Amino acid sequence: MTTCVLGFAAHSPRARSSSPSFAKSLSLSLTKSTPPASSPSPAAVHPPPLPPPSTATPSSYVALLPSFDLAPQPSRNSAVLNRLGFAAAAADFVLCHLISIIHHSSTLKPSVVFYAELFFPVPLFLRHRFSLDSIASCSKNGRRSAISGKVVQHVLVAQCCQQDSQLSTQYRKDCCTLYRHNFIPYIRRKLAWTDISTMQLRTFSHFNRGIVYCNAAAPSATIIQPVDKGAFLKLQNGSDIRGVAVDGVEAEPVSLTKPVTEAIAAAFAAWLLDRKKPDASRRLKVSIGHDSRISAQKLQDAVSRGLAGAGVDVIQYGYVKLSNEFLIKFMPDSFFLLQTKVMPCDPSGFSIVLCYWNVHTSVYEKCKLIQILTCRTLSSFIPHSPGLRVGWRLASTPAMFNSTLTKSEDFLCPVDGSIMITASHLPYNRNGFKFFTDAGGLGKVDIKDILERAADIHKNFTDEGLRESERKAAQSVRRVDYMTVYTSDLVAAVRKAAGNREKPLDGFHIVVDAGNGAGGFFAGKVLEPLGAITSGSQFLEPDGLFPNHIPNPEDKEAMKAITQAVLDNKADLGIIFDTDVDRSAAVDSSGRELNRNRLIALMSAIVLEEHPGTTIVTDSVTSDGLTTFIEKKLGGRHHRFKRGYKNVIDEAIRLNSVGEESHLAIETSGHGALKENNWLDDGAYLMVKLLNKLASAKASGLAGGSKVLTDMVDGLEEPGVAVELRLKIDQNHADLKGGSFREYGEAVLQHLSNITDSDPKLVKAPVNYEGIRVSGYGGWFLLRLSLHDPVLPLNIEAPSNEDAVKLGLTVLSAMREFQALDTSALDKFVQA
Ligand SMILES: O=P(O)(O)OC[C@H]1O[C@H](O)[C@H](O)[C@@H](O)[C@@H]1O
Repeated sequence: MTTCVLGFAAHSPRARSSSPSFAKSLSLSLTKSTPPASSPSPAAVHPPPLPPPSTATPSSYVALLPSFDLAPQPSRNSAVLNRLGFAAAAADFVLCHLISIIHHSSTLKPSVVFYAELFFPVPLFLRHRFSLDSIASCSKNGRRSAISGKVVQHVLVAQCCQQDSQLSTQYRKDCCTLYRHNFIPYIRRKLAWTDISTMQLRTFSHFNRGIVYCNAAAPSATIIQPVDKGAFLKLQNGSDIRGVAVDGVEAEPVSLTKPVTEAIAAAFAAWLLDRKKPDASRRLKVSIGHDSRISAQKLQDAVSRGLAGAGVDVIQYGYVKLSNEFLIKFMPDSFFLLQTKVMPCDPSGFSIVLCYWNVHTSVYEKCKLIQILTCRTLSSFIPHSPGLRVGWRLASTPAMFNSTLTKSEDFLCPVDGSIMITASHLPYNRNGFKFFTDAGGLGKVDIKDILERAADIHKNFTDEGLRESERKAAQSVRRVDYMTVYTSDLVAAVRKAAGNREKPLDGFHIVVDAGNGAGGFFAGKVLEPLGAITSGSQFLEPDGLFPNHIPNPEDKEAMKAITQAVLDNKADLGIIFDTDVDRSAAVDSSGRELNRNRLIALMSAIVLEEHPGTTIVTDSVTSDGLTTFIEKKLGGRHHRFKRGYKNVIDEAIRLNSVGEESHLAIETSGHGALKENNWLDDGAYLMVKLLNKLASAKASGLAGGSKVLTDMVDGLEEPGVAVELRLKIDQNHADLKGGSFREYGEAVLQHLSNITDSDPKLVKAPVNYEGIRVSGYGGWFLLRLSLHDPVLPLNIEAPSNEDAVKLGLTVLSAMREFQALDTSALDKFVQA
């Protein structure tokens, strides 16, 4: 019988001397040895001396394993819990690696015994001995106090993969599809659990390089906690679903757990089956894509199970692809087996494990793991080797909608429904879903229906049912590189607009900032094929911790970053996307930001050239100057509607249906949709329209650069001051008197309305669809209820600060008696 002894211990002098602080380094050694005669009792056994790490690793194991400093979560008050949690988390870490080796071995049998010893420079010693079989039964009996649920999970994975490899020499990728998240993602030297385990990461921003904080959370991954309907309904965010998917942020417990996600996906399948009513001969197909969030893979797996369990075919667009050069470089001896042995894991973009074995020698001895941290780490790992590419197949929100319209059997399109896993620009711990059919994005009513169904489905989940869904997903999930279709459509659109020239952007230097979201494709897959130079583009690599700036074209820091990139590179144009590429903005060659009202003005100018007199539908916070620009300069009609991309798109569609022609629905947030593009809410397509303009200007001999775009917004009046202040309503405040924050917010708005009515210097907007919009002092303000949050956003625009303060004081005077409203931001503004 083969036995592996895993040992790890503090080996840095600092760690030894500061044992009470618990700081220590972790290293892994693998040795083959004979198991002890009997299972030792943790309390009674003293740790035997470990061989030094260098001699402990036999040459037969080629493993590039990282070394991390680990420390327990300092804020936990229970020291014992802390230590146990720490040890169990470390056990996870070690066993995860061991098992990833073992499950690619065809020589080990399920009866193999793993023997793990965990030593710490404190009076704590854990020693575990387990076999694949015993762990499985241990799990069934619920006796898991000493080993974490995650370890059990890993072992079951190993068992499953071994059984599979015994059945066939061909490695069946699907078998592991469901378990890819079991590999720990490394984020530079940060170790992140994307799952609920014994390990919990604390706020990432508190990370010191190489330090992981962990504690002892209950292993809840396999337990279905009851979730009431109210909790499901709280996940609704307008026409999206949003929740917390990663643990570790104070007061933000995980709401998008795996079972909740699975239930939501099953509910979408049920909703779709009701709508489409396929006959017995046809199964519905649903595509799933995701952006760079660290929880993407966990949710994609759960969504796949939910859909497959409900009898729907699942097509995943998110995965990792390695170039052939890469494979050849790292697996020279066994290239024959490479294509089937490569196992991309964690396509959220942080780690890849490549495994191979040499067919000419003993399989186990040639097993090799390569941990690749990020694209950036990869490039420093193998410098100057452009062929050694790791491609993350991420999806964008518009591409997901597009997959319901594309007609291509090769790409299994059109699909009947589509799900994008994203939480746009929100912090790293959030995630969510957007749903599409060929009729567009689902609306609020549908989302509510889906969440209600999900609550019922979740209530009736059984272990047996969940296992069945897992089995079905393993059998039915297929993968397609759909972004290829989507990006070639964008390229074709620009070529067509430029008279079918192959490289209409030849000579243009355009930099892209994807904010480490999913938009990195735009540089290499859209701009470069069109002939543009994209050097100086930044943050194209997926990184769900968004370490550089928030991927949001409305964010000041983000706009500063792309502006700087344009200026540093003397580029003609800068383009910036949000995480899931449904929003965008640009920067001209002089560093002038083309976002918010300016982007709307620019898009209106382009669309009105093509469709004179058409109506431009915008959100409610657009400026008065924009109306003048659209109506007086461009000869169009400005229909200022409500905030919310879905609201503006639906309104434009409605206008067309009642005979008023509209070709553009656009928000200051950077969301925008054109009639010619099936009303697809698509940040990338907005940028395509700008590219068309550049290309055609060049073709007609006009001077290069982005001047043609800058000139188009010439004449747009801009206010001296433009601010948005977001005033929170404390939902638990007694002043709400049991009512909802919405009712409270409405009362504030009503009071403000009364006050402005009695002020002769102020004029209420005669046509207004949301909140209270008032003109005065040469400017205007709009106070409204947020679409989603207990917040009253206040927008003020005025020629000077003094005028803006006068408007602010008016609003403040109406708020005095509303004690649940936090007016501090406004107080500060009027005092400044
Ligand atoms: O109402 P607010 O809180 O300002 O949020 C409004 C925004 O919500 C979401 O982010 C939508 O995707 C946007 O289309 C909308 O503009």
